[in-house]
Amino acid sequence: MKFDQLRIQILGKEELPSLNETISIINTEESRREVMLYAQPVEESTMLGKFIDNNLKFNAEKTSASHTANSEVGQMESRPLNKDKMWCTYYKNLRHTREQCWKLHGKPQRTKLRGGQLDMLGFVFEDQIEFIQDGMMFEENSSAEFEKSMAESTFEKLQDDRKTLPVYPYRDSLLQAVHDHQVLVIVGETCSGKMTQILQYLHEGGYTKRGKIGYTQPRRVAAMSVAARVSQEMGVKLGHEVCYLIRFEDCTSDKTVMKYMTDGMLLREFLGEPDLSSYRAGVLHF
Ligand SMILES: Nc1ncnc2c1ncn2[C@@H]1O[C@H](COP(=O)(O)OP(=O)(O)OP(=O)(O)O)[C@@H](O)[C@H]1O
Repeated sequence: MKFDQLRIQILGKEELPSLNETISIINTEESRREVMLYAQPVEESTMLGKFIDNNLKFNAEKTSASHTANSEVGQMESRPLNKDKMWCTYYKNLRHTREQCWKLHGKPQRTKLRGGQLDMLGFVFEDQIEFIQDGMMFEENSSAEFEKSMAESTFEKLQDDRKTLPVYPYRDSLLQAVHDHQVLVIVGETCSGKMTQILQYLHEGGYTKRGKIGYTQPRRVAAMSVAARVSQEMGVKLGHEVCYLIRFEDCTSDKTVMKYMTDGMLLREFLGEPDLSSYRAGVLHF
């Protein structure tokens, strides 16, 4: 009963009650309200909150990790330490159980559940919520996602850079010429992209499907560094598809299809394989 209604009830009496009687009427109404308040049904969502409060003893760090995860979950509220926990902003509504809550607002994305029982309040729940692990998982995922996006943007940038090299406009005519002729002489200014691009064009043109392609280079350091650069541009690990072969150092593997080597190492390749039958094409850099 609202206070106004109570006032009307008191004032509506034929004989106005005394002050003591009025106070006693008000007290009776107040205590009736209190009884009704405590008699309200306890919802599962509220109980779940109590369970979280009493059972999971968060320390400050873990709680903040949990809050980070929870803040991702739209309407789901963050959970202060010393208050009754709320499952969602509507938890006070009658029959707004956890299941209905999930149906209405969706399941919290970063909440992982596993089988378990709640003894504390005498209620049995199917699931137990691992807030702490969620927080940690969220951090791990976000750093992995960040690294992945960084790698992707670097790869895209390298691809754009490749297209700015002077050799790029000649890519198709170069592949056509390689197809049509046994031997080609290619002349290009320094840094035009001969060393880094030509093997990649051959690879993209399908020359590595049934064999290897090689590139010789007089200087050891240049062979190593260009192999590293090309593996970066292709987004592969050095030593897998792309490798270098210099004296005392061979990073080739079974996967290798593009070899950067010194002239001396090419001569050694002849010793093991006089017809170089495993090679489909080769470039000699002078
Ligand atoms: N190891 C590397 N790291 C970073 N960038 C590189 C590397 N090697 C080559 N580049 C860059 O790639 C581009 C093409 O170089 P590339 O060596 O393919 O040219 P080139 O025509 O073979 O030059 P040169 O005739 O002097 O050997 C250049 O802009 C160069 O700066």
